[in-house]
Amino acid sequence: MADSMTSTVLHVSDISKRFGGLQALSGVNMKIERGQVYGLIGPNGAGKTTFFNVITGLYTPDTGKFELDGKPYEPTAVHKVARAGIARTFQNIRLFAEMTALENVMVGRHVRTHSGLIGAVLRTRRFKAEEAAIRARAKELLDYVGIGKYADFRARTLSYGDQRRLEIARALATDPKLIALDEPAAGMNATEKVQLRELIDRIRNDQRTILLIEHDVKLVMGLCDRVTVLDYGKPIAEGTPAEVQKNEKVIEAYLGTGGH
Ligand SMILES: Nc1ncnc2c1ncn2[C@@H]1O[C@H](COP(=O)(O)OP(=O)(O)OP(=O)(O)O)[C@@H](O)[C@H]1O
Repeated sequence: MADSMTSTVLHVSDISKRFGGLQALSGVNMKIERGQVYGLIGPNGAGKTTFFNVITGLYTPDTGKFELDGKPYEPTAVHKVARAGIARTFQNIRLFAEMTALENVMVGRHVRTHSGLIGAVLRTRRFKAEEAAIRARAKELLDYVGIGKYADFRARTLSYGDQRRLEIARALATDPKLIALDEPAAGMNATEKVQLRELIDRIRNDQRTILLIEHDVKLVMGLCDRVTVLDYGKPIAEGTPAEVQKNEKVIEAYLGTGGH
């Protein structure tokens, strides 16, 4: 019992969010265990991004209970969520285009530093030591996601697939309990998708926990341990990919909207 409790990374219940007359999320529950790749899928407009925005503090939910690593947390602001241990990437890549790949990852790492602004201004010894450690760790993460050789390239000069990897490295830099990836395969070619799959597999093998929104059903089904399917803001199925795939409601939801 104790074991199963401590291994739950994210546990949310009864999340609802309304925009005017539109119920974007309604009664969404989710329980993600450590080391899982958890998929969130559903037709266009189902509420997937809204769910990400709620758990990462971009939108305030109307109802909902949140626990991260067994502790209650209030996703009230983006920086608080990052400190609490949730890192995310975005559907539309959000990097500092003119900064180098290395600098982009270093920015992510700063969430975890201690010297603060005063230390940075005075360039204290502690600050310098911390800065060197951050740089080394950032380089390690670039190698880990497979783009170490581009460390000193400006982010905007990297290929689309490599920019997505860079976003993942930056997310990893915060040492998150949960990494939320919003359509990481969007715009990738077949080779890049295979590499992305290998990378996500490697991250899972390192005991990290991933929540994934993805339209590529093949990728989701091949990669995820469990899946929740949303339709019009409501969870219509939850289970292993095999279970979800043969669920009548899921088949209907996808056929009804033309599917993805
Ligand atoms: N800030 C907002 N204001 C008003 N309506 C919104 C807002 N954000 C999302 N919505 C609406 O909420 C619904 C769910 O949108 P959401 O982007 O979460 O869906 P999604 O499942 O991520 O879709 P997609 O697969 O197309 O990205 C949509 O009808 C959308 O128009």
